[in-house]
Amino acid sequence: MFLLAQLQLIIIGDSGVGKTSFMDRFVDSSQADFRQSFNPTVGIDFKVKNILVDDKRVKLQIWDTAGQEKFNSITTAYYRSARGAIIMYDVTRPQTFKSIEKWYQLMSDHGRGDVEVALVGNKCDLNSDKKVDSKQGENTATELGCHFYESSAKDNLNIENVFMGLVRNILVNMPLERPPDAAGDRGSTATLNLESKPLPAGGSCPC
Ligand SMILES: Nc1nc2c(ncn2[C@@H]2O[C@H](COP(=O)(O)OP(=O)(O)OP(=O)(O)O)[C@@H](O)[C@H]2O)c(=O)[nH]1
Repeated sequence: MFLLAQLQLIIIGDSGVGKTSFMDRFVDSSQADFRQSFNPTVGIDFKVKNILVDDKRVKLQIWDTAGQEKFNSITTAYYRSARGAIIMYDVTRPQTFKSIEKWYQLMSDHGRGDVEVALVGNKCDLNSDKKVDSKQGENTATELGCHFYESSAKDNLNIENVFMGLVRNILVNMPLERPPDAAGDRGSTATLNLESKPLPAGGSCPC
C-alpha cells in the first residue's frame, strides 16, 4: 500500500546556533559551498522536502525560525502546527545550551501536546572549542524525554539521522492518507502500523 503523509517540523533555538544552515544542508545535501557568513533569519522561513521513510512517501515542510527574541511573537504562532520540533544549541556556546529550557517551555506553552522533540547540539566540527559536553546534552534530553544528537551542518554530520529519526517517531502514531491516485476509494484513510525502529546508534558526533 502506498501511503502519503504531510508533516510540519519546526527548528528552534538561540540565534546563530545554525538552524538555517542545518535546514539548508538537509534540503540540499549536495550543497558544495557551506555559507560561512551569518544572515540572521527575520521572522520565519520554510522549505519543503519529499522523503522516503521505510518506503512511505512523506512531504516535509520545515519551518526555520528566527532565534532572536524580538521575533518570538511571530514564531510561536507556528508552533501549533508542528508535529515535530528540533531544539538546537551550539556546542561551543554554553549560553545557547542554557536556553534550551526556555525554548522547551515555549514549545510546551504554544505547541501540540504530542509534539515529538529532538535535542540537537550543532557545530560539533569545532571540537577544540567545544564547551558543552555530550553527556550534558544526553542528560538534558533524558530529562525532557526526547532523543539527543550532535551534528555539524558544516560537515553534514548526523543531519539526516535527526530528520529521519524524528519522522519515524511521528509516523508510528499517525494515521496516513492514501494519495488520491493510489486509492480506489478517494479520501479514505489507513492507519500505518510502523514498527519503531531503533535510532541510529550513537547520536553523538564522532568528531
Ligand atoms: N563551524 C560551524 N559553523 C556553523 C555550523 N552551522 C552553522 N554555522 C555558522 O553559524 C552561523 C549562524 O548560522 P545560521 O544557520 O544562520 O544560524 P541560525 O540559528 O539560523 O540563526 P538565526 O537565524 O539568527 O536564528 C553562520 O556563520 C554559519 O556559517 C556548523 O555546523 N559548524
